[in-house]
Amino acid sequence: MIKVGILGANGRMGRVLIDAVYQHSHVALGFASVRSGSSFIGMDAGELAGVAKQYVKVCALEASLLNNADVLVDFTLPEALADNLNLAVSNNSPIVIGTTGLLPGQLALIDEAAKKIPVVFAANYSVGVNVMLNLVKQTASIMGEQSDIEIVEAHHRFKKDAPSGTAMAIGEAIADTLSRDLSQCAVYGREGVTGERTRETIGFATVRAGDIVGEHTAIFASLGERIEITHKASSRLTFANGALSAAMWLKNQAPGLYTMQNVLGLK
Ligand SMILES: NC(=O)C1=CN([C@@H]2O[C@H](COP(=O)(O)OP(=O)(O)OC[C@H]3O[C@@H](n4cnc5c(N)ncnc54)[C@H](OP(=O)(O)O)[C@@H]3O)[C@@H](O)[C@H]2O)C=CC1
Ligand SMILES: O=C(O)C1=N[C@H](C(=O)O)C[C@H](O)C1
Repeated sequence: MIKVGILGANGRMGRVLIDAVYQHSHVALGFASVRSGSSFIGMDAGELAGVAKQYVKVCALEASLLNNADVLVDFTLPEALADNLNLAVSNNSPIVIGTTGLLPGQLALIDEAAKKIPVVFAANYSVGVNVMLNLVKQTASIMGEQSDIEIVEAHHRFKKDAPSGTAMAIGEAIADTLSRDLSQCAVYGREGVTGERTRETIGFATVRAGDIVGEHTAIFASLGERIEITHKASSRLTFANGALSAAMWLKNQAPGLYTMQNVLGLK
């Protein structure tokens, strides 16, 4: 049995993580934290998540809480990352990070922290998307040079970053396979008289609508045929359960930066 501490417990993912812990037989809730001053402080974590009472009170995040958990699970927003990492490093706590939309400087903070503590960082904790990452690499290696490559993603209206972290990870996986630099070949949306498409570009298109949990398609199209590789998440529990698997795996790792592909043994 391991104990996890959930950061951002009142968020969409935070609540589902509490639910996933409640349903899990090998993970228990060490703490559930929210930002200081939040109106959720003092509430029972289970009630916050809409499941049975957990007898763990929602707290403001502070150093003394961290001793209640073996591994931290952070699905907050980029602006919370630096403080969360500082706390994790100062307490020597392994941390699973799911936050997307991070800037290069914030990614560098993760690299620094991973020199001192074990960190899993992944844009998508579902098993299916991690299988998809391998499928797009295989497809790119066989038909990538002959294909026009486009990545289409769709998410709920509340999502703050675009393209999604997963779309960017798919783009990186394809670009790496084809020895392209994504920062040079990515095209983010098109408008007006764009001219004909050049083969080397990797296009990204974003849909934001309603309550779509998360959908990603990679298109490899040539003249005469195309392959579309699609993943659709229908419940956030798929991300939450993946994150808990990552937490169980991470507890026994040395300091370093790992991905969900490492957790699943896919690379
Ligand atoms: N890797 C993966 O598999 C997945 C990643 N995600 C990513 O996880 C993140 C969270 O998603 P979601 O739950 O939908 O987002 P929400 O907006 O619902 O939740 C964000 C949480 O972060 C907290 N937060 C935001 N800013 C701060 C801050 N400065 N200090 C402390 N806490 C803060 C919020 O608290 P408050 O309400 O008080 O502002 C809230 O609890 C996103 O980056 C999303 O892209 C989502 C799903 C799967
Ligand atoms: O914000 C979300 O909801 C999701 N974010 C992640 C991303 O940006 O890729 C993963 C998932 O698709 C849901």
